[in-house]
Amino acid sequence: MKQDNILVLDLGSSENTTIARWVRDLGVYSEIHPHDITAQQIKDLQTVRGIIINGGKNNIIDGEAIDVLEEIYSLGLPVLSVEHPSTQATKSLDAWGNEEESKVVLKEFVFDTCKAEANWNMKNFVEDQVALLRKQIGDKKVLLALSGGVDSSVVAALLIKAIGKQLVCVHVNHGLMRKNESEGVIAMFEKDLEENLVYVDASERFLGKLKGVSEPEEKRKIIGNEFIRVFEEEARKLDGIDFLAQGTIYPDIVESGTKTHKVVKSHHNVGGLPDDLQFELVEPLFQLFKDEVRACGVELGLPHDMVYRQPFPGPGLGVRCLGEIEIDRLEAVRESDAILREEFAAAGLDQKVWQYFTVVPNFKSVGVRNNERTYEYPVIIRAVNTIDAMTATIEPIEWPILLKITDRIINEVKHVNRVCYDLSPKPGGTIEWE
Ligand SMILES: Nc1ncnc2c1ncn2[C@@H]1O[C@H](COP(=O)(O)OP(=O)(O)OP(=O)(O)O)[C@@H](O)[C@H]1O
Repeated sequence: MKQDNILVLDLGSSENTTIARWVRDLGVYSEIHPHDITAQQIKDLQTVRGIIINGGKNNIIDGEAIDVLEEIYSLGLPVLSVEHPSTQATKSLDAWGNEEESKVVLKEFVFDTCKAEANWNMKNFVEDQVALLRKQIGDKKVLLALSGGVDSSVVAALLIKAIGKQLVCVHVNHGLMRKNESEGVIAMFEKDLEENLVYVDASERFLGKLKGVSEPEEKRKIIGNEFIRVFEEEARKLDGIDFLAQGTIYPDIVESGTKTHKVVKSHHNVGGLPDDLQFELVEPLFQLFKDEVRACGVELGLPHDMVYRQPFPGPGLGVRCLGEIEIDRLEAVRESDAILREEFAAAGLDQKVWQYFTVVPNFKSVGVRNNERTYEYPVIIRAVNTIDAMTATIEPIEWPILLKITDRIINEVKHVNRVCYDLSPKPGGTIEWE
């Protein structure tokens, strides 16, 4: 194993991730683990050089105060306790100081007390994960739902490196993908996976289920449920799969509030798989933050465009074709989105704007083309910046760029005669329209 590791034990403090990131900023890998990690589990991690018990007032679960296990002090590892009544710690602090002071304390603890080495980098991370994955999986098979998004693609690339053809990937085309998206996923992974890449074209099935449905929440629910059904059917067709890999990253764990490794029954990511499909989980990115996942993707040789792509909602274009999904409007969303992305890339805006897409509403307006009256749909462009998706601001795009995009959409996209730009910040509007 290549990397030293400083553990942050989770006693409910909201600062855990900040502390772990500060340690990583020092060039030393740091993992956050549940408070009740056992001495044996810490030993199994092999490379732990020190432990930070990050206490505070939130160390309560269901009215009961929680604490770390006594046995972890017997490991002989240096322990830094903060806001925690520990008598056995190597060093105790009543509280973290300001950022600068805290970083000095961490630096001393990590390098002088723990004698850790600054050997955290993506090359070493990948090498360590490959070794761990081989140990966990042995000669068994792993199933991965591959959306083509950053998280599942990086997991796929990591598993291909670790176990090659013991990985089976299922990509579901629900008919609501962006232009050439499924083709791109297949092209990227078919060379390595060959027959182990299962492509399911479920477009008609999804669109059939969505027929006559116009309520946004209902649409989302149908797409989510149908996805699980399709994935489950494919999983049942495959023999001898013991593991289910997921692109869970650290923020997912914080959000869902679950503990880290466990045998899956239902899971927030692939979500709601039936109880009789019992898989053990493989979640190699579960300690990483989004920027680190991207760096990992680059290290694994995934293309830059793929690794730095904008977020795309699970229900895909389904929530951008407003109201009941109709084929001609869905095609108009897909084509206008492709033009928008092309022009944003040409103008360098793809590197700058967090999310940008088009929406086609379910009403028409009067227009004129070749001296004849038209009665067609508008396309609405949305381009927003955000840090945490909780609030968002509008990207002020230069007129010439907008005019070029407008011109192309009106001339190239069928059933469209008008282009609008959405100026609403969030709050006000949400980022997506549905
Ligand atoms: N069309 C699809 N085909 C196969 N698997 C999918 C598909 N859409 C979603 N998934 C699976 O469900 C997970 C959660 O989907 P979600 O849309 O929330 O993406 P995410 O968390 O941003 O991850 P990713 O970056 O991998 O898309 C994905 O990581 C992937 O494993």
